[in-house]
Amino acid sequence: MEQPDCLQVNNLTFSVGDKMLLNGLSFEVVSGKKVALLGLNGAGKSCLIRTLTGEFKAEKGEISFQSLRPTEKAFKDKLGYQASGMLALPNLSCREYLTFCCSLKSSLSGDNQHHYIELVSEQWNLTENMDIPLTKLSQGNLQKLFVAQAFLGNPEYIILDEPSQALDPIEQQRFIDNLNKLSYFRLCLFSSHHVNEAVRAADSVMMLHHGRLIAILDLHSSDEFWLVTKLSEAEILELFSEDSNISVYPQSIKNLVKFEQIDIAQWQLLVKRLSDVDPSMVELGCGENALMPMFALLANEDI
Ligand SMILES: Nc1ncnc2c1ncn2[C@@H]1O[C@H](COP(=O)(O)OP(=O)(O)OP(=O)(O)O)[C@@H](O)[C@H]1O
Repeated sequence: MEQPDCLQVNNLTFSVGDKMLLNGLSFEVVSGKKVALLGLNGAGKSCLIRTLTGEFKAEKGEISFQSLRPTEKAFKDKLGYQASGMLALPNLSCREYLTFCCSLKSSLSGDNQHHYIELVSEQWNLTENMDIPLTKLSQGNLQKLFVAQAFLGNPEYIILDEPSQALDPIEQQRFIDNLNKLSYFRLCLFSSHHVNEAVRAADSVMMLHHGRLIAILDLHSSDEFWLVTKLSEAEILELFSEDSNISVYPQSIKNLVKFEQIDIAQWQLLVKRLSDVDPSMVELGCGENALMPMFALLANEDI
């Protein structure tokens, strides 16, 4: 039987003591897609990432990539992972560090090691640093090295925890460009605190809040905000009938509620009206300008 070419997560739950850090997360990401994981400080982004890579073991739920489980060796061979707060091994140069990283993967042995190391050092602008000891690197250059090692051997499943942390604007742009150059068969999930970076580098955004996945947003280039529901046209018209600022464009398959230049007040109205609606009936999509109001709402606990 053909393997599904995607990351599948079903009802993922993770607690430490009596504190639930991830609460019943379910989603699917198809290979070739890039997903930015956003949320306020402490939302659970790193916990989710560490669970998706197999570093944390979920107490409930399932994770699979191409039908492989995180505990399987074949899963780890497909994974390129940059953790947050990675430790620099003090006695190594960049080249030695990348060689060490290659040695951790059975698929990166012998002759191709050199090829892959040269490739990532060029891709991530590290060539001048290759013989410098890690302890003498600046924070940003060290970060580039940690991101670069995740790309060794062209893994099919890439997970990056705040990859652009400490990068200067040129290197941040390089990160965005490199992500956009990823080939169609790779899946990349990265966390970020930069809305503009997420919008430019990702195909969609996952929004976490208090360990819950509150929205999956497909990104597109305009600044409009839209919402697709499985509600009937009559239900939608009833929900939004009182507000003349909100245009409702019912479509044949799904119903599209479209806002031009949404502001916080409209967002609040939307959230309020949808509060009684089953979230699985609703998909949200937006451009960059719609994400900031969403953060503002989350910070004020209005959602
Ligand atoms: N090992 C742990 N033991 C107990 N609680 C933890 C542990 N790791 C994280 N937490 C808690 O889990 C919650 C989510 O933390 P996490 O680091 O995943 O957030 P985040 O979204 O990555 O935040 P930030 O944007 O600040 O990096 C926080 O309340 C944090 O205090």
